[in-house]
Amino acid sequence: MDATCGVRKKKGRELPFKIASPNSSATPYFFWAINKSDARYRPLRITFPPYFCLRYFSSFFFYLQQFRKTKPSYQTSMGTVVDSSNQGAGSLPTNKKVSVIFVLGGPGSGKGTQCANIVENFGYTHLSAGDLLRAEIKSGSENGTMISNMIKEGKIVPSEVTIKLLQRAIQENGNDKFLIDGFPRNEENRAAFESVTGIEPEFVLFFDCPEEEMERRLLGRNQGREDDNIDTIRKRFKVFLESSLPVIEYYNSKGKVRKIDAAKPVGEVFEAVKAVFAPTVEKVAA
Ligand SMILES: Nc1ncnc2c1ncn2[C@@H]1O[C@H](COP(=O)(O)OP(=O)(O)OP(=O)(O)O)[C@@H](O)[C@H]1O
Ligand SMILES: Nc1ccn([C@H]2C[C@H](O)[C@@H](COP(=O)(O)O)O2)c(=O)n1
Repeated sequence: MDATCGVRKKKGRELPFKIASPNSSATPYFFWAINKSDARYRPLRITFPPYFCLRYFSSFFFYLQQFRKTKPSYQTSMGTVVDSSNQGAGSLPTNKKVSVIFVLGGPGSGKGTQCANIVENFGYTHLSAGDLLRAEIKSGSENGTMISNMIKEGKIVPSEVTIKLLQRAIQENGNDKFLIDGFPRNEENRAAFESVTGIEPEFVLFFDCPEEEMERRLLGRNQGREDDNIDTIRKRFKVFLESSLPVIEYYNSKGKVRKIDAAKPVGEVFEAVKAVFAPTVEKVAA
């Protein structure tokens, strides 16, 4: 049997509430546990009047609307960078138009090596997500330990952290052409970056390389990276297959992937890369 228990005061209004007895089935609206110390009433249920339903639903839709307002209103290949520290209702983009190429491929496929060649020959700025995260650890930031642990485990750092670093690097750089290396690493990275910045890549440069070759290269890299040990390397391969390849497949279905055979020697790989970039240079010159 339900009993009316009293009157709840909210913003000067008096609202009656009921607590249902433990075996009552007459509780049509919300459930709210109060007085948890009393075992007879676990779970205790308050019958909320429809007023509360309306109130909470309208608040929910209000917040939904505010969230939608923070998204850029267009998505083109030349994106606008939104200032992430300025997110929220009424925030304004910095209006920097940039051209972005995502550089993807397994660990050790040669992304960084080829990005250095592209920078030298085609005037892009190279932003490596991994390098930005490692610099963040070194800077002694509050996220440093979390990032360091995730990298040692071969895991992917939450998008929010990586995107902030990428945005800052883009905004602080005078160039408007960027190679973003090692990002997006999973579907969450991809969707969050697109939603926060409004940037879609011109295309995705994908370095395709067999695992045995990548493993050999990583074990011989000798740059003192904590994740270049066989245990972490295997974990990184697994994450690449399970989380990163689907992102490449997504862009492939949009006709945006330029696949390079990365198993060849450095010079030969770069010849293939040049063939991809040559038409973009001709387009600019024309
Ligand atoms: N085509 C190649 N043939 C042989 N060795 C290569 C080739 N490309 C790169 N390497 C070497 O392999 C190692 C890994 O290359 P690189 O750092 O460019 O890979 P990456 O894809 O950026 O790796 P990660 O994702 O782990 O940062 C380096 O020691 C590099 O000198
Ligand atoms: N989008 C990214 C890129 C990198 N990381 C972390 C996890 C990687 O194993 C590590 C090293 O990256 P690399 O230098 O190999 O590109 O950095 C990430 O979490 N998210």
